[in-house]
Amino acid sequence: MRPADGPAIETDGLTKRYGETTAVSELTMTVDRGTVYGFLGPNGAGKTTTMRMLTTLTRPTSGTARVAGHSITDRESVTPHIGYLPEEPPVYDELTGREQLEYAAGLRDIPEAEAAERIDALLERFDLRADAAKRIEDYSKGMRQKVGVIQAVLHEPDVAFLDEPTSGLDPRAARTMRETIADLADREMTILLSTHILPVVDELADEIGVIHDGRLVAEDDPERLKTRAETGDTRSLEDAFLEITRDPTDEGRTRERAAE
Ligand SMILES: Nc1ncnc2c1ncn2[C@@H]1O[C@H](COP(=O)(O)OP(=O)(O)OP(=O)(O)O)[C@@H](O)[C@H]1O
Repeated sequence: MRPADGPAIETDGLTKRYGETTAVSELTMTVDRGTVYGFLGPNGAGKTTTMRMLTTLTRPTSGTARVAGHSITDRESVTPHIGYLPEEPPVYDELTGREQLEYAAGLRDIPEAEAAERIDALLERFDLRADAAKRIEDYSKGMRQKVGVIQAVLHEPDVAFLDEPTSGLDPRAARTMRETIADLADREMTILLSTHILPVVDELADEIGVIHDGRLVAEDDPERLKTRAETGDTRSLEDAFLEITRDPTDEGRTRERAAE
């Protein structure tokens, strides 16, 4: 069954604790279908933990979430609809790039001829075709990253979770990645995009959520997030991010800098 027309991602009070640490606290958010949602936050804010819960890899301590219309407690129903690029792409060193992608296509039950066509097109797009017969152990970080993202979207999932997709990529490959993400969104794929490279989010995201200490502290479209509530002036996304995620103890330092 094609999931009903609800949001692509919907969470309600999603919480994950590891002992004393609350990695994600009462996260309630909605991501509309076919949109790119920029998921921002400082190191340790809870982004990866959220993605791991939404991709059914980690169970929440409390709260609920639905992805592509299915509860994340129903792993078998959710997984066919999602793709995940974790921080470290899950690839086998002993396989060639093409074998890795064929293996991923097999796990996803993509018919062979269709898989070959999609793999060729994506290898070509990411300028990886000439290296497709080399073993992944001989790949650079960027080449591994390319294989990781191709296998995350090969089965054309409804929702793709991409953790730092431009990590390790040279400027040309990073541009290809951005164009690919924009294309996928045009084809109604929903993308939860986590990255520290703010211009990428600025360019691609329809909506941005900022998570800090496990809590969603801001959520808006990029233009509104950049507009100062007090003055109506526009600031950069970086300025907005730093202000939103500033610890109160930093306040004195920030004021000192402003006075310089
Ligand atoms: N398996 C785990 N066991 C214990 N604590 C964990 C575990 N995974 C994450 N944490 C803690 O949960 C918090 C959130 O971590 P998480 O990896 O989700 O952050 P992040 O926003 O993805 O950070 P980064 O930008 O650095 O990747 C951190 O305090 C982290 O130490």
